[in-house]
Formats: sequence, structure tokens, C-alpha cells
Amino acid sequence: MEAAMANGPKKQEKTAGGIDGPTNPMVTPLLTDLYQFTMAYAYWKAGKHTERAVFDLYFRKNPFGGEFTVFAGLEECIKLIANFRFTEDEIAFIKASLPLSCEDGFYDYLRGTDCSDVEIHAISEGFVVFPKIPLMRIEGPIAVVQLLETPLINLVNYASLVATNAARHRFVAGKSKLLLEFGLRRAQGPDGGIGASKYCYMGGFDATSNVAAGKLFGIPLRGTHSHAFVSSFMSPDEIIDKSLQSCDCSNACEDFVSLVQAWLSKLKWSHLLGGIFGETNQSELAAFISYALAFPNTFLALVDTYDVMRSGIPNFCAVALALNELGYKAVGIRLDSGDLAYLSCEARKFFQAIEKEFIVPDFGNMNITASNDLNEETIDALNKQGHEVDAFGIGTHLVTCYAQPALGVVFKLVEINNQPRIKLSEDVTKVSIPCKKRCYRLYGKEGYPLVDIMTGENEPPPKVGERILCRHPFNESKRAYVVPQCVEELLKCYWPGRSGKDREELPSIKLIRERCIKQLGQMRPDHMRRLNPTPYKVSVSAKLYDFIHFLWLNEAPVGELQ
Ligand SMILES: Nc1ncnc2c1ncn2[C@@H]1O[C@H](COP(=O)(O)OP(=O)(O)OP(=O)(O)O)[C@@H](O)[C@H]1O
Ligand SMILES: O=P(O)(O)OC[C@H]1O[C@H](OP(=O)(O)OP(=O)(O)O)[C@H](O)[C@@H]1O
Ligand SMILES: O=C(O)c1cccnc1
Ligand SMILES: [Mg+2]
Repeated sequence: MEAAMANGPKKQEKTAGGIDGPTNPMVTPLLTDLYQFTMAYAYWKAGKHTERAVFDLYFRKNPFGGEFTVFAGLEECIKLIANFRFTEDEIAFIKASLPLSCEDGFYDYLRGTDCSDVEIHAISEGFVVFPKIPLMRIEGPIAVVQLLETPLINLVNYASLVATNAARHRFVAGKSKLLLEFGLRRAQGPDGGIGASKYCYMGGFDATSNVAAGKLFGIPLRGTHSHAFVSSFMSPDEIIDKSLQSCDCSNACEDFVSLVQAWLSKLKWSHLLGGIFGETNQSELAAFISYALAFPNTFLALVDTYDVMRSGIPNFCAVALALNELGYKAVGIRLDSGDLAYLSCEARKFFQAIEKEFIVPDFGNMNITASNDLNEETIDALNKQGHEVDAFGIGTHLVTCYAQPALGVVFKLVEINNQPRIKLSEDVTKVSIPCKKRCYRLYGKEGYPLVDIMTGENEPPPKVGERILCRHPFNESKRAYVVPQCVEELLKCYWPGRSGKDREELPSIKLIRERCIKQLGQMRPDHMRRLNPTPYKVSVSAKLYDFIHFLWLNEAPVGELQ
């Protein structure tokens, strides 16, 4: 399918393999909550700061009323870890921010602190993930890992939320549609804008209008033009250089304006189109001609500034037909207001009528891009009504995650000094799952993922063809035997610390995007549907189940009735 106009040269694909600094220079060791430093001090004062702790980073509920989430933000987490060192200036600020009674030895400790003794296992970026399963397992000296809590959650939260939002928009739009992220002006500040472009691409968008994101990440850039461009022109008389070379450079049209006007009058009096429109808007005609003279190979026009059917479409077609006469192929139109289903269908009929009447092959397939406050619901409504839109430009609802502003990612201590820890709560969904764990995805006969299972670190892994009991972590009666056809270990070592393990490579954003699209395509459709999707099963092994409940009983005080 023809894309909306491509601006600028193709950028080299960026890889993160070498690990350099975080994209946003504000990501420093100070990008954390004060209480992480006060706790770090108290750990240090207690002589406990080097005790080895294991934390899990996970979320409790899928966003947007769905039953899946796309994991994103890992690369930026690893870049934070790789660069985690305090400058003197930062240490001076921490010193000024903590009570005077804090001893200097703590600041000497911070001076020598980095993440060389921290080990991170994580699910690969772009994977489809589910509640309670650790997205990352962070192991290291407790004081350091505690400092990492806030920035790691921050880097994963919006990234995963907006990537999921993008995936959901892709799901409702369908594979064949071109999805353009137009959100920069509406995003929550510069970081929101850059992050949105990166993670929407990861979640399945095709391109962004955000030039900085194009340069930073090699994301394809696309764009059209605005209403201001159209209304800035008064009439074709103001066009000075009217000449246009033919596409193959074999001849030059000295007066492209007259050629367009001739086509406009042919359209007006044609059999098929006669009577649909009268005088079109001359400001718009001048704008379209000027745009075509500037970009004859990629001409795309915003047709709703004055009146779509009575002016925008006929003006566009006259310019497109004039370009066609010179061997160029116009790209299409953008609709940015009105009933997008109706207008796209009417526009399509007009293009098809022209193809037939003037025998211009492919004119009927002209690209129709739609924009204007689009979201999952409006795209779903357009689908139900029937439409002829080929590309959607989506801004506000996509990048601000209008339907749900945050993903509830948490960071919980699961083990210290090899002792499993649990966090209890009145609300059972908030009880943490203790122990340093391994996580697996088990696939069924039909190739779909069936269940994710957590086991203790030292339990034997599930085996293909071998029956394993999968238990709901908190509901005794919910359990199932699974005979996996394929077993995939989810947590991989992305930062080995001093463990001597191999480090997983950080793939390029393009590879992550492909992985994400593949993963989403592998899910059983009932987990993905918009209305009442089936929850995906997240479970623990029988051994881990027993241990959770043993620890729960151990830690929960027994009440006394008086
Ligand atoms: N056929 C349709 N079915 C459902 N929603 C639609 C349809 N066509 C457009 N929409 C949505 O309806 C809303 C129309 O918004 P609104 O009334 O503010 O804009 P408008 O009047 O079309 O244009 P303008 O931005 O010039 O005011 C947009 O969110 C748009 O995405
Ligand atoms: O609607 P969104 O999903 O956020 O997509 C981006 C919008 O930004 C542009 O115009 P802008 O909204 O700035 O002005 P307009 O509403 O007057 O067209 C564009 O025309 C889209 O309508
Ligand atoms: O290129 C476009 O059409 C565009 C870009 C940003 C916002 N709205 C539209
Ligand atoms: Mg708008």
C-alpha cells in the first residue's frame, strides 16, 4: 500500500548492543525518590547495606481492560544500570538533602557505588507479558537495588503502557492498515513525546511524525501537511514558478497551474462526476498545486479545510490527474474532520469514478489517511460502519494513554540473604510471591501459549511432553495439569554483575518490534478480543504454592478473640 509522504532520507537502524547512556540525560542516580536514599543510609548505618537482596518488578493488572501487556523499557533500564555512578556534584546534593546527622562514611560509600555487583534477569523487551510474573528480577546489595526501584519502575511503566496501547490500536485497525503516530504536540512533555514515538513503533505502529525520534531510533518518518498550509494561500495567481518537469525528465510543463485548471473543468463537466461540485475553493487549489510542485513524487493533500466533497476532493483530483499526465503518481488524501466513514467511502467512489472515466489505472486505490481524535473505540466504530481508510494518524489518545494513565508496576523484595520474604495484604491480589524464582511459558498442542508458571530457583524446569501441575498462586481450587509441547524460559540474564553468566544482547528496536508483532500474533484470540477477553493463566508450581502458603501462615500473626 502507498504510504503517506515520506520525509527525509532513510536512517540507519540503531542498535543498542554496545550499551551507551540512557536516551534521556535526566536518567541519573538522582532520578529516584528521597526515601530510597534515606533507606540506603539506614541500611548502611545498620551495617546491612551489602546484604544480598532479590527484588521482583511486576504489575498486578493488565491495562485498558485487556488481558495482555507488552513489556517495554528494558533497554533504557540496562543503560541506567550500566551508567549508575554518582558525580561529586550529585553526592553533594544528597548530603545537603539528608539530615546533618548522617555520617560522612555513607557519602564515601556512595562514591564507590555502581551496579557491578547487581545481577538482572528480565523478560525480553517486546514480549507479551501478564500480571504477577516478574518482568525483571534484580539481585544485588540491598542499598543499591533499593535506589534502583523508582527509576526502573519509571522506565518500564509508561513504556509498557504506551506499547500496549499501540498494540491495541493495531489490533483494532487490522494488519493491513498503516498506523502513524502523530502525538508529539499532545504528549506529556519532551520525554513523553520521544518515549511515545519509540514505544508505539515497538508496539506495532509503522511510523512517526516525530523527527527527533526518527533520528534517535531510526523510526520511519511520515507526514502530510496542515490546515495552515492550505489557508496560507489566496489564489493560484500567486504561484510564480508554474513549471514542472515530467517524471522521466523527457519534457517540461511550463504552466502546471493551467494544466490543473483544465483538469478541474474536465472533472466538473464529466458524465460520472457532473453536478457533484461547482466552484472549488481557490485558496485550497493554490495550496495543493504548490505542494505538488514542491513534492511531485509524493503528493498528499489535506482535503477538509473548506469542504471535503465540494472542494477538497475535486481540487486534489485535478492536481493528481495533472501530475499523472506528467508521469507522476499522487499518494492520496488526509481527512481530519467530519464523518470519517462516510467521507472515506465517498472519496473512494470519486477516485474509482475517475479511474473509470479517464482510464487512469490505480487511481481508485488512492491512499486515504484519516485523523482527528482517533482511538480504539472510533476505529472500531468505523470498522462496524464500513470505511475506506488506508492509514490512521493517531495522536492524543495514543500517546497520553487517555484510557488509562499508568500501569501499576511494583518492585517487591522476595528474598534477602537467601531467606524468602513475603509482603502480606488484606487484598490477596497484593500479596507478593516470595523466593528467587524462574519463570516459564508453556505452549500447547495448537502452538498457543497456555500458561506462565513460576517455580523456585532450584526446581527442575518443566519438560516438553511431561505433565506438570500448574496452580493459581492464591486460589486453592484453581489448578490444572499441563503437558507442554514447548517450554520457554522467560527470565534471561541482561546484566550479569559478577556472576560470570553471559549477557543477552540488546536487540535493535526494529527486531524488538518484529518480536512483539510475532508474539501478539501467537496469542489465542480470546485473550486478545476487546470485549470480555479471557484471562491468560498465571501459575506457580506445586512446590512454590506450598511454600507461599507456609510462609504466609508463618508471617501472619494469629489473632486472639477476647
Ligand atoms: N463515522 C464515525 N463514527 C464514529 N466516530 C467518528 C466517525 N467519524 C469521525 N468520528 C470521530 O468523531 C469525532 C468528531 O469530533 P469533532 O466533532 O470534534 O470534530 P469535527 O467536527 O469532525 O471536526 P473539527 O475538528 O473540525 O471540529 C472525532 O473523535 C472523530 O474521530
Ligand atoms: O487528533 P489527534 O489524535 O491528537 O491527532 C493529531 C492531530 O493533530 C493535528 O491537528 P490539531 O489537533 O493540532 O488541530 P486540529 O484539531 O484543528 O486539526 C492533526 O490534524 C490531528 O488532528
Ligand atoms: O503529518 C501530519 O499530518 C501530522 C503530524 C502531526 C500531527 N498531525 C498531523
Ligand atoms: Mg485535532
